[in-house]
Parts: sequence; C-alpha cells; structure tokens
Amino acid sequence: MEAFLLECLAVHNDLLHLLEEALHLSPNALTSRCSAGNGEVRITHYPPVPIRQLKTGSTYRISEHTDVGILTLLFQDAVGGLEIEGQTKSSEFIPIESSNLNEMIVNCGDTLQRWTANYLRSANHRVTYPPGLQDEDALIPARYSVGFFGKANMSASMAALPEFASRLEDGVDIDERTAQEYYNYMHERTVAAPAKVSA
Ligand SMILES: O=C(O)CCC(=O)C(=O)O
Ligand SMILES: [Fe+2]
Repeated sequence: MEAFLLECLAVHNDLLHLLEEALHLSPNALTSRCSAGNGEVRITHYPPVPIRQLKTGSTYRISEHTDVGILTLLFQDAVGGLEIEGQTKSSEFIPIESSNLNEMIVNCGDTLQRWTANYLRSANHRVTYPPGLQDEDALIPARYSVGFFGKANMSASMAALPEFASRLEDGVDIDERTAQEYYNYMHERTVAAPAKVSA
C-alpha cells in the first residue's frame, strides 16, 4: 500500500510538471505548492444495490461532487457507473468507460481550479447505475475503486498563481487562505451538507 502511495505521488508530480510546461508556467509553479508530498489513497467498496434504489435517488453510490485536492488519480473495476459532468453550459453527465482495468482516470480538483483562476475546471462527478442496465429489479453488483487524492502543502496559498492573475477581477486574488484552512472549511461543509459540494 505504501509503495502504491509513493508511486501515485510520483505520477502526480510528473503530471503537474507536464501541466507547468503545457501552460507555460514558471518551473515548479505548481509542484512547489505540493512539495511535502501530501496525498491519500482511498479504497471504496460499494455494496450490491437494487438498480431501482439508484434510479429513484433514494440511495447514491456517491452523489455528485468535486474533489478538493489538486489531481485525483482514479482506478475502477469493470462494474461501471462513474459519470463526469461535461463543462459546457448545457452539459450532462457522461458515463466513463470501465472495461479496461489498466486505465487511470485523472480528475482536476478544486485546488487546481483555484490556482489557475478557473482556467482548469474541477471535475464534477458521481457514481450511479452502470449504463445499459434497464431492469429495475436487477441488483447492481458490488463495485470497488481506488483513488489517490493529491493535496497541497498545508501552508500553501490557495490564491491563483500570478500567471493567471489577469483572469481575476482587478487582477488580484483576495483569497488569503492556506490549503489547510481551505481543506478544513470544505470538510466542514461536506459534513454539514453532503448532497452537493463544489469549490
Ligand atoms: O468510486 C469512484 O469511482 C469515485 C470515488 C470518488 O469520486 C471519491 O472518492 O471522491
Ligand atoms: Fe470524487
């Protein structure tokens, strides 16, 4: 497990270096804000559930939300049901293919959205019934996923990088929170109102 966590941290770091290059940011603009290697691995087990319960909305596998961190690296089994909301105005949720167990899904989180002043958008996602299952009496089998959630240094700023300041009103980010303050705030919000959480 620890080896997997370290591997995920390395991949997360590599992806952020690639983003720095692709976005023409100064070297380490993103990676210096997460140099402490904060992140967690979570294995989620979704018990079998009648499709009817998910269709009526009386039960969720996981309701729509965005992840608070930088990038999420997600691995899922073949059961399916993960959906990501498109990012245009009239968007709908798009089912994510689950047949290839070697695929890694990369989601942008709220932290990266803030650092880029909304240039990169945090992915709103949920887990519901898999596509193609129509029989309301059918039982959806158990599902497992493994997620790595990359987090910023606790003392890192949540403000936009200077490179994205021109996207902000008046060119100044008034968010003075540290990542720790922001993560605590989001945690409180999730516990208080778990139905829909976004940045
Ligand atoms: O199980 C999944 O595929 C998604 C899990 C998830 O979105 C989360 O734990 O934040
Ligand atoms: Fe998530």
